[in-house]
Amino acid sequence: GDHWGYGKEDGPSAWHRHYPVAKGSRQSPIDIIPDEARRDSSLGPIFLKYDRCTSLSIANNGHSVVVEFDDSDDRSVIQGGPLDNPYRLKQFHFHWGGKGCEGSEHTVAGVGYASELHLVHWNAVKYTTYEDAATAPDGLAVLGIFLEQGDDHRWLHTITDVLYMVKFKGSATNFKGFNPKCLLPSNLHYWTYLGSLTTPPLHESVIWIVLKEPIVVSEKQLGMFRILQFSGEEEDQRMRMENNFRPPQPLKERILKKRC
Ligand SMILES: COc1ccc(N2C[C@H](O)c3cc(S(N)(=O)=O)sc3S2(=O)=O)cc1
Ligand SMILES: [Zn+2]
Repeated sequence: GDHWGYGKEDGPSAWHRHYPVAKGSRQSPIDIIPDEARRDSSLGPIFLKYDRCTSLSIANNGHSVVVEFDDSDDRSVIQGGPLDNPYRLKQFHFHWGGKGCEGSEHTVAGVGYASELHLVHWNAVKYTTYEDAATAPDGLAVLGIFLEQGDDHRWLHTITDVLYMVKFKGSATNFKGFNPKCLLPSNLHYWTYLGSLTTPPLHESVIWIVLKEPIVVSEKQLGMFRILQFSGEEEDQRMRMENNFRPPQPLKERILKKRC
């Protein structure tokens, strides 16, 4: 199994020991400073074509809860914006905090949100396999969506209602017919920059597209994520899955761009 986590001994500050790229030049997440983002006239709108029948399963991988998609063709893709061609949807997952604490990975002017949703896509035009794309500088495109605490989200219950079935690491269940379009905010204005995976192997292969407008979910719905465990059913140590986020990393020589 993986020898990394979010604890004191195996958490983000220790990842560089097994994954030296953790101290690389294009690591994610970052603190987004809106006033420093550069408007780029070459940046068009993003287009999301999410065909409902490509979702397959929902699983607990010991780090997050992940919904996997059938990425054998271009039914569900993101395109436009900073992307030169369509990128196929492979999975989405979440990062969140503890009760009442911040839990997003990207922050905005130093402020975090309660949680952050990542829709992971890969460049199937240039690369033949996901693994090849995941190690290429333009291989992945991750759409980041902030979750803000407030009223119940109308559709999130379709996910939170099944979390009890994937409570333990290594558990998975059917999750067909889910369209992630229902998790998008009304406005697709975004920031974009070149970054990395926010978990090991921390590959510097991600074109990040972070939406400015958060979606609103209730504390009750957020609390459902915390019934998940980092640990497997057989492990005696009950480790509640929470605070599974990496803190912001140095921007270094990168330019943050925006499409308002
Ligand atoms: C072989 O190389 C691999 C490349 C990637 C992965 N993945 C697992 C990672 O946890 C991970 C983290 C992502 S995040 N938080 O959106 O930046 S996306 C993602 S993943 O599903 O692509 C596994 C093997
Ligand atoms: Zn993520």
